Amino acid sequence: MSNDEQTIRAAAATIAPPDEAAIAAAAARLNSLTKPPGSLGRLEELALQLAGATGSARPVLDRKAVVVMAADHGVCAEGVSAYPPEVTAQMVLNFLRGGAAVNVLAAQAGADVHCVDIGVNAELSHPGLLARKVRPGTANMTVGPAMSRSEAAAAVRTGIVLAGELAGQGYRVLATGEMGIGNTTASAALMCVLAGYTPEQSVGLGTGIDETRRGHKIETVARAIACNAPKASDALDALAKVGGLEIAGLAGLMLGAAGQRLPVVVDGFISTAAALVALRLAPGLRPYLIASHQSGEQGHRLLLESLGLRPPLQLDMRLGEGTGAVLCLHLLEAAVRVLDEMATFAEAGVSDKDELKER
Ligand SMILES: O=C(O)c1ccc[n+]([C@@H]2O[C@H](COP(=O)([O-])O)[C@@H](O)[C@H]2O)c1
Ligand SMILES: Cc1cc2nc[nH]c2cc1C
Repeated sequence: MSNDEQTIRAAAATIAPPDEAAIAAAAARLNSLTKPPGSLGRLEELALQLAGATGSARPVLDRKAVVVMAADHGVCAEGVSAYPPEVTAQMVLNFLRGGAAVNVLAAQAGADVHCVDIGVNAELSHPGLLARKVRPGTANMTVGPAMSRSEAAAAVRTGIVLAGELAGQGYRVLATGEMGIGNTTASAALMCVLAGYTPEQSVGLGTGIDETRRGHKIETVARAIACNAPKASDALDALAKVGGLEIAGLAGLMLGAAGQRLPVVVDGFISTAAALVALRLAPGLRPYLIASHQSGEQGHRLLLESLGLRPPLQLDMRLGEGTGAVLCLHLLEAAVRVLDEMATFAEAGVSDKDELKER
């Protein structure tokens, strides 16, 4: 086994189970606050999950970041996207200049944007760019593997290392984002191989192709799988053969974050495909993953369902970049503020329901 694969194994083994004592203390506090038990619904569930992940009954999410991993896809040669592949590099520069949707929404949510070149097919240079290119784009997966197993492992490791760096910088929660023309094709292929769905169920309109082109995209995914015979039981094999560099990097980021007790907010279809890979590499990751929104990409609903993830938001968004994940950060902030700032029945002099029974 390569060094990178050993690093992945070690990262998976480092992930601690959720802190049950912190969850119990947070639950007791939630039940002492001036509201009927459970009446804040999913916000209470998020508060408990954050307590378990962070190991604190009063989690603090003062520093937030969204990591946008960017990479290109050789499968674009098959005509599977509405946009040309050059848009990947062009959007990276847009992220770095602060002009993209994720920049606006992250600023509103108080999150920093970190943009990573993990496999863009252009030489990019910008002081803000995290230059971590594993290779310039994947190969066309309809004629051979998208990348080698060692490149896939290196990309996962890149995400693990980055999570460690961000934890060291004091971030308390990470959101996932990605940019990669063609990456809904790779994500759909991974969904077929690892979650057992058909190309018809997994393929959507991506950036906005029409139904005719979707038919071609379905057939492209089927051909990629037939050509490479990726192993359903080996997530790294599937990732190498029909995945993508940004998907691999995000899978690693999730493993690395969980190893540092950082909760990870998962964005849309592509980020959830990365979560699928990451969960196969490390099932213990689950308590650290928070799904943010159900994207408009057609396969996302089934993929979320198969992973048992229930996102709180459904806004018909299908942009990617981490836009849904950073919107969800507002809900996480709301959940921790409820835990921290609400008055208890005793403090506020409000009668609890048991007092009625005693009368
Ligand atoms: O996040 C999603 O659910 C989502 C759904 C559709 C498209 N995208 C974004 O659009 C790009 C991929 O679309 P496509 O059509 O080129 O495969 C990529 O940059 C993604 O960030 C993202
Ligand atoms: C313009 C544009 C912005 C994006 N952001 C994420 N994916 C994208 C795809 C396109 C085409």
